[in-house]
Amino acid sequence: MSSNPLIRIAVPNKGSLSEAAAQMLREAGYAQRTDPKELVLLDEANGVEFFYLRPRDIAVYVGEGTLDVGITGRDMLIDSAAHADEVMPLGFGRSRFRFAAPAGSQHTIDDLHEQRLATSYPGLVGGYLAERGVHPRLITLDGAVETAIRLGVADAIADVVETGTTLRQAGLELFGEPILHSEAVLIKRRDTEAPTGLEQLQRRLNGVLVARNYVMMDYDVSDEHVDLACSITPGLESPTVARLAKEGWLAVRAMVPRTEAQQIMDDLWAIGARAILVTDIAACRL
Ligand SMILES: Nc1ncnc2c1ncn2[C@@H]1O[C@H](COP(=O)(O)OP(=O)(O)OP(=O)(O)O)[C@@H](O)[C@H]1O
Ligand SMILES: O=P(O)(O)OC[C@H]1O[C@H](OP(=O)(O)OP(=O)(O)O)[C@H](O)[C@@H]1O
Ligand SMILES: [Mg+2]
Repeated sequence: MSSNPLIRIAVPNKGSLSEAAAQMLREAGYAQRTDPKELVLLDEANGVEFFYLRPRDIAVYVGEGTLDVGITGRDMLIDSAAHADEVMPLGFGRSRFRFAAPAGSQHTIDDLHEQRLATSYPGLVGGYLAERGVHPRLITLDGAVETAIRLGVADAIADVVETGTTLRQAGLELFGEPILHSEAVLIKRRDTEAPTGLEQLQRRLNGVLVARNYVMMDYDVSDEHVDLACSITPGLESPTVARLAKEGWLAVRAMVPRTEAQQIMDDLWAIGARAILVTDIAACRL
């Protein structure tokens, strides 16, 4: 038996977040189940036990203190009203939570008063509208909410929107402001001390996020232009600058956002930097 208690982590067993959550945990060095029917997996080497649960139930287990932390959607966390808080966003499962109604119906949020509004997230949607003094008749459905209007069960809906394809196919259009921008989040119980091992888990997950979002850039630049070059690549803390054997030239190394790497290379080239190389970061602790 290890002397430290295991940290017990809830992971989505199905749905949109399931594979991406397992992938992120694998990249963070944890063992993950190989059989999608496995319910529990002990990773003794890392002091962790994973419980594979419905994403909607995860905030409940964590809020009750049965499990230490969990991965779920921000929308599901809020909808559950569980006694749990977001620890860190995880950068996947991004969606918007939106109202929609038949195309051309020119709905507004105020129209929802006493109308039938179908959703799988009555806590989230009811709370949002109540704060604005709007009280619809909420019709709670398990899924495929977009079909509720066509089938005559609802006048409008509120649901997860990613690409908008499902809405378009159902002949619906968005109205009102987004209720929420959601993504997968790590959660823990509210008002309790951080469980043993949470800090290490967070450092590992953060390492994965940084490795995904940043690349390492190396280049050579003349003494004369190094200050300008460093202002283009300030790095997270500060770039590393080393002397080259060639007189008057320096080598610079800095992390840059992956999505900006091509533009930054063009900008560096334009001020005379050469031998500009980009490499992936496999893992990191910052
Ligand atoms: N198309 C999507 N794109 C991004 N995130 C999504 C999408 N659909 C759902 N999600 C997010 O995934 C989380 C879990 O929802 P999901 O739909 O996977 O659960 P579910 O409805 O219980 O499962 P299933 O749809 O497989 O029955 C929510 O936080 C939701 O915002
Ligand atoms: O904007 P889109 O890219 O079309 O994605 C949004 C759709 O994805 C989810 O459905 P899911 O497959 O989870 O089915 P469900 O509604 O039955 O949960 C969500 O509930 C929307 O219906
Ligand atoms: Mg779903």
